[in-house]
Order: sequence, then C-alpha cells, then structure tokens
Amino acid sequence: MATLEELRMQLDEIDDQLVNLYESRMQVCREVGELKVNTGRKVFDRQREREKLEAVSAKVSGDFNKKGIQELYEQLMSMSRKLQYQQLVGAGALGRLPFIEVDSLDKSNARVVFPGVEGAYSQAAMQHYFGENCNSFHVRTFRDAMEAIEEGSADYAVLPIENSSAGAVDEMYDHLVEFENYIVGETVIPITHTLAGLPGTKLDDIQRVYSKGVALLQASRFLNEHGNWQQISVANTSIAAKKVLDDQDYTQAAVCSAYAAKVHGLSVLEENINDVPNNSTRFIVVTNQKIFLHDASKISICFEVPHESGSLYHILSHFIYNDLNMTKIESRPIEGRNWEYRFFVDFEGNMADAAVKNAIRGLREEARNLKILGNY
Ligand SMILES: O=C(O)C(=O)C[C@]1(C(=O)O)C=C[C@@H](O)C=C1
Repeated sequence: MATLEELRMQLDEIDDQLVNLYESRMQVCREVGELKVNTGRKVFDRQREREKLEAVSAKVSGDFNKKGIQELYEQLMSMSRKLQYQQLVGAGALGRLPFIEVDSLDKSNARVVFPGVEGAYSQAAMQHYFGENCNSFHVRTFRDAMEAIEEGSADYAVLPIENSSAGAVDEMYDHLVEFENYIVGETVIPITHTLAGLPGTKLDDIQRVYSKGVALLQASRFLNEHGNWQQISVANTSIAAKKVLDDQDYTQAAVCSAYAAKVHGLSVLEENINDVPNNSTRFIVVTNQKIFLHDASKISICFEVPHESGSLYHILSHFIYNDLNMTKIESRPIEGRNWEYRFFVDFEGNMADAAVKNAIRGLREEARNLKILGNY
C-alpha cells in the first residue's frame, strides 16, 4: 500500500497538470474576451454554459463525480466571465456612468421633505444633515415623501431605512424599488423614546398608547409591563403625539421623542423607555436625480436571481472577486411571486472605481432587474 508521502507526490503531479491546463484555458477565454470586446457580444452565455455542464458531467461516472465536475466547471466559467468583464471595463466598453458625479449638494437652497409632523425623528435627522434652518415641509407618510421627490415638489427627502434594534424599515425597501428616486446621503441619529401624555396624566389612567409600529416594538419591554394598555400603530411618532394633544383624552399616551412631546405640549410621563440603550436609526437622503458625491463610499443595489440552486452564491461572487466589502444584505418578497425574493445589498465603493464598474457590469448581465439605488 502506498504511503501518504507517495500519494501526495502523485497529487502534486496531477495538480501541476491541472494548473497548466487552468492557465491555458484562461488564456483562450482571454482571447474570447477580446472577441467579445470587438463584437459587443455578451460575456455571459447561459446556453453555452448549460451545454458545457451537461457535456462534462456526461464524461465522468458516478453521481458524486458528476456533481463535483459540475461545481468545478461552474467555478471555472465564473472565473472566465470575471476576466472578460475586466477586459470590457479596461477597454472602456462600459460607456458612460449611469450616475453623474457631483462635488457637493446645494444644501442651503434645497427644499427638503420629511414624513410626520413637527417633532418627528425624521425632522431631527433632516436638521442633522441639512442644518437646523433648512427650507423644509412635512407630509404624512413615507410614500407621500417619495411622491413629493418624484414629482419634484421637493429636492430631497429624509427617510428612515434601518434601526439598530428593530432592523430594516421594510416599507422603505419596497419604495426604493417602486420609485425612480435615488439615495444620495445618509445620517444616523440616536433614538430615545419617551412615554408622553397630556400634563397631569397618571400612568394608572392610561388605556391606549399610540406610536409608529416600529417604535412600539423598540419600547416593548416597558409597554409589556403594562399589559392592559392597548397599543395602536399610527403613521409616525410625532403624529401620535399630536393625536394625544388633539383628543384631550387623559386615557391616551404616545411613544415619541422628548422633542415631539415638547412641540405638542405634552408632558414626559416616563423618560427613555427603549428596550436597549444606544438605540439609533439610519436615515437616507433621497433625490430624483441620478447623482453621487465624488467622495461617496457606499453603494446600494437591488436585484432578483433565478429561482435555482447556487444563483445567489454566483451573484455574490462578484463582490469577492473584485475585492469589494459587502456590508449588508436584506431580502424582500417579490410581489405576485410567492416565495421568491428580491435582494438588497450594500457594499463599500465609489461608482467611479474600476472594481465597482467591473462588479456592476457582471451583476447587470447575470442578475435580473438590477437597480442601482445610490452611491453615497
Ligand atoms: O464560450 C464563451 O463565450 C466563453 O467566454 C467561455 C465560457 C467558459 O468559460 O467556458 C465563459 C463564459 C460564457 O458564459 C460561456 C463559456
């Protein structure tokens, strides 16, 4: 029986041949790449890849090896595609950037919209990004704000996208797909909820608590200590505060910021009722123009993948191969297609970087309905 050393020597010899063959194969793929640059033919040829996978698996025996050779060839062909995308980018075949680079945003002349009413967290985020005295107005819902941007009655909207404890604001992800609006900035602000009521309200008198659903969730520990309180979701925390003021009802309270309580003449009945300390929310700044700041460092995209094994894995390999750091992934159901999902990915980079152009080229060919949501 052969020793381990002898067997390893045999493997080394086989691997030398494999490495040489790999290099030869890639050299031919490079030539194919040149041909594609010159003819404008697409890099990804799904039909050819399918035929290749069938052909190679027919040449080996046994299920285990059939599966193995298919996986190996999927990888090989994915490497050839990436090489060819690089060639296309190198030859300038990407054409113009889909977004226009700008040096700065004209914050002082901008008209900005935020959802909710005076005192909303979105207003605080807006002031944090655009300055306290920015020219602003408010609308009721996130959708209303997206519409105001799309139709041009505002230049920018400030909207929540993610909370540090409650996670993604799902509704915003769907709006980013639906509307032709793009993310151009982001800002994170601390979120400290209070329980607010009419001056003189006693905790024992409270029967109903109003707030945005996600804010009720973030204060669930405190609210659950008062299990008899009915929790009612409204469009916004500041709208909840306003409702308590308007109704003049001592059995009602709102979960909102101390600032919203003050603006609406309510008393803070209980301070800081967050479940977790350091609760904060990330807000995005949205506009209807395809622009990005020259020092932008994060890109958000969304795409769909064919409903088949390995498709997400292959799409994500474009980030790995181009050395791009993926910072977030979310999925949302695709409307009308049960159990199929659209993916949202954030990764580090600037649209003008070669690595980013290269990855986007690959993603555009291989994913379905790729949309660049913004570079900021
Ligand atoms: O045949 C081509 O067009 C190639 O570029 C080669 C190759 C491969 O590696 O075999 C690579 C990418 C295509 O999607 C199909 C096949």
